[in-house]
Amino acid sequence: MRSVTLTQFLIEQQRAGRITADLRLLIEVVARAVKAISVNISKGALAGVLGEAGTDNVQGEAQKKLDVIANEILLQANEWGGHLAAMASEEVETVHQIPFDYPKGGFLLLFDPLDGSSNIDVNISVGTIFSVLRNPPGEAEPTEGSFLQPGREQVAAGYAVYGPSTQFVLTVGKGVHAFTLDREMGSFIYTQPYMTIPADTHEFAINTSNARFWEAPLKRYVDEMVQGKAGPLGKDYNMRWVASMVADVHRILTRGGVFMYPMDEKCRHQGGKLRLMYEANPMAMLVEQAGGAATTGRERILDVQPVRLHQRVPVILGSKNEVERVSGYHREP
Ligand SMILES: O=P(O)(O)OC[C@H]1O[C@](O)(COP(=O)(O)O)[C@@H](O)[C@@H]1O
Ligand SMILES: [Mg+2]
Ligand SMILES: [Mg+2]
Repeated sequence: MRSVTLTQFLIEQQRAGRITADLRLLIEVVARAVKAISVNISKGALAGVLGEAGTDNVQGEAQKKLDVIANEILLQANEWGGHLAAMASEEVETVHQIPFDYPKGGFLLLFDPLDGSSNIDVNISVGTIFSVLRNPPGEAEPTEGSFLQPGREQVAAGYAVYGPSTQFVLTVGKGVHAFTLDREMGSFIYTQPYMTIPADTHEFAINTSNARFWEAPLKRYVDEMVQGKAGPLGKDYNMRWVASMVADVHRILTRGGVFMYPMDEKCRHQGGKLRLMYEANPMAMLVEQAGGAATTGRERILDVQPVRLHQRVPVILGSKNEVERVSGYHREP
């Protein structure tokens, strides 16, 4: 079988008029950065990259060494290409401007450089998530306001999952496509066209240690799933929780399921747990492109109007019929 590389795939997308040359370059540069991050992660203790960095990020969370390394790799790789107007990162407080002596382009790149940080030191899958927006016309030096666009405005989104193999999963608004890193060749090979999420599932992902903090609709839904065949849903469910959003969403894109980090009393003061711009929006675009659904419980994630770069939201996403059921429970008085 002829193997198609990510580069070939992108050239074909460009020929079909689905992406511009600039967007192709952007995605190639992100993929190149992902390879460098993958190399660092796979060396682990041999490269001295595990453990704490000894610093806190803008969210007040302790940074791991790999949070800092992955962030630096992505920033540096994307500064010089001429495709970006600016960047925003989960690990950086404000907008990262392109240095004045580099050419600038029309896109804004946002990323969670390393997702699932708590899993790094125990050798469990982690990831990188990214989202691409257009820089609003007339904004030569983008501000935080330039980034505050609802997720439905994304022109591309994707992630890399650093697991037993490294995979790069991408949407440019025409389905979801997965590529696997061939380490000998150093290229991403197209391994899964048009990933699709079945509408029904019997697998759910949630951190049940927060159960006592959940809102009533969530308690009801999880309770009904746990009752299995004997309960109102009439089937047995299985539970999986990796605690790396990338890995949990990758499983859902691969075989279906529902992933939830809902609103709860512990995270209410900050609006939720997961980040809208770096986690919820790109994953929601991928999930919808694969035929699934993504909601806060009360609103489609891609319709949320952001008010802050580091805004957090509740997230419920995956198999359509399950997500609709939970949304329905939220609508009931
Ligand atoms: O530890 P918890 O509460 O189960 O939270 C796990 C969630 O937190 C995250 O790790 C947050 O991401 P970061 O590692 O980028 O901060 C998600 O990937 C994951 O779904
Ligand atoms: Mg994350
Ligand atoms: Mg992170």
